[in-house]
Amino acid sequence: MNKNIEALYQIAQKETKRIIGLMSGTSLDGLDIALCEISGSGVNTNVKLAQFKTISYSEEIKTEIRKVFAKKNIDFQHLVLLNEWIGLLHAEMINDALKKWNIPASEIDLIASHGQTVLHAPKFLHQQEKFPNATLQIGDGDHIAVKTGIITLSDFRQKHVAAGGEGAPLAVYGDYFLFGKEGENRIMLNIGGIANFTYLPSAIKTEDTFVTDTGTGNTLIDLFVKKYFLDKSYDKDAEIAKQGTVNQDLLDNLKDNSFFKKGFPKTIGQELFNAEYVELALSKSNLTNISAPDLLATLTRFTAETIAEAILFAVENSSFKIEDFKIYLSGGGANNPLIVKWLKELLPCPFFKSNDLGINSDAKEAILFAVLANETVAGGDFKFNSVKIPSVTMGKISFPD
Ligand SMILES: Nc1ncnc2c1ncn2[C@@H]1O[C@H](COP(=O)(O)OP(=O)(O)OP(=O)(O)O)[C@@H](O)[C@H]1O
Ligand SMILES: CC(=O)N[C@H]1[C@@H]2OC[C@@H](O2)[C@@H](O)[C@@H]1O[C@H](C)C(=O)O
Repeated sequence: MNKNIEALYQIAQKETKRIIGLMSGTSLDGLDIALCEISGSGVNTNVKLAQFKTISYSEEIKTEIRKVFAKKNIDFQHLVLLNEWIGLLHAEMINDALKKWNIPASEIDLIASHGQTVLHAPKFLHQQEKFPNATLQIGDGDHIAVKTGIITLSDFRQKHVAAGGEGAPLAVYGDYFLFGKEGENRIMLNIGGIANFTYLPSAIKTEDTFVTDTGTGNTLIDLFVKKYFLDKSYDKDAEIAKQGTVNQDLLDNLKDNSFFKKGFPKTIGQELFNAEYVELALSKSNLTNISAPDLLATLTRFTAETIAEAILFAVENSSFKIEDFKIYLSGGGANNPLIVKWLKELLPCPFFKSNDLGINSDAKEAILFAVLANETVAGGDFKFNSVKIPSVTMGKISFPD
């Protein structure tokens, strides 16, 4: 037997596995590295976050990724070079983190790498009948395995697409396993570059559970902060937006897109929510000279309203009322006080952070990929009784030699 298969077989039988989950999100802010100790699988999964670190991307890395990110026309060679380079960079970042934590690579069982999304193209966006839903994450797993010496699972989204999904959001797998609770109606709301939520009604029957993107999270806010303020990359504590006034006409035009009328589950990315999207809404509103604070207030309101409307739509189509739910926030947008204030006004129910359930909200997405790798290697028995959630294990396996 190949010794790597033997090693994997041994890992699969360990009661507790040490799995490093990696996530580099669509905000392009850096790589989240979550060292998890995982036991059990499916609804019996237990996760302890042993270490967590975000390694910020340098301006150089951001610039290289932006050359291809969410763009239809790119330099093809650059994409190929990036695939290898990001794999190598992520491996170096893991090696550095392990050194800082004083943990030898031999003590890590698996790496679960999301990679960098460069294009997300569900059918709704590409609209070419003969082609399926499509999504591409780069940062090759073989490079990570070879450079770290650790068995690596990567490219998780393709199996979801192969099984009929859009490749995202995958959050429901972790949310259901870790946070599904009999007797409590929960909504796990993640506000990253794109916002999404997992709907976990109290009966936690899998046929009632689903996950969906709602639209832009921080993407458009970040984009226009960078455009107007060269020294800022985001609207810290909504300081700029708080000084502005929401422009109702612009808000209406921003919300005028068929994505918002589409049923659940649905996914989206910066391929739609980008500078041109906002420019078009500005021109429809005949706004040539809107102030930065007014624009940011309106974009912030756009995020809050589209999240709230999606959640209310989900709840209204059930036997529950919004007051029956608890919302658990995660993602960088959970730190934006204006988004949170408006969400609380629009959704009259108690709000918490995923930290209140024992999971560091910044680490939640990286933990998700560790949980998915655990399922592939040591679980896979649990079946969701819903066409909205493909019951498949995900991730391709790379050996170090
Ligand atoms: N104090 C704060 N005030 C306002 N916004 C904040 C604050 N802290 C973080 N953010 C926002 O959160 C963003 C980062 O979010 P996050 O790390 O969840 O994104 P991501 O993981 O790349 O996204 P995705 O889940 O879409 O892949 C920042 O760019 C910023 O817009
Ligand atoms: C294609 C892609 O990378 N999608 C991300 C992105 O970031 C947030 C939202 O859009 C979500 O759909 C997804 O990530 C999380 C981890 C998910 O799959 O649940």
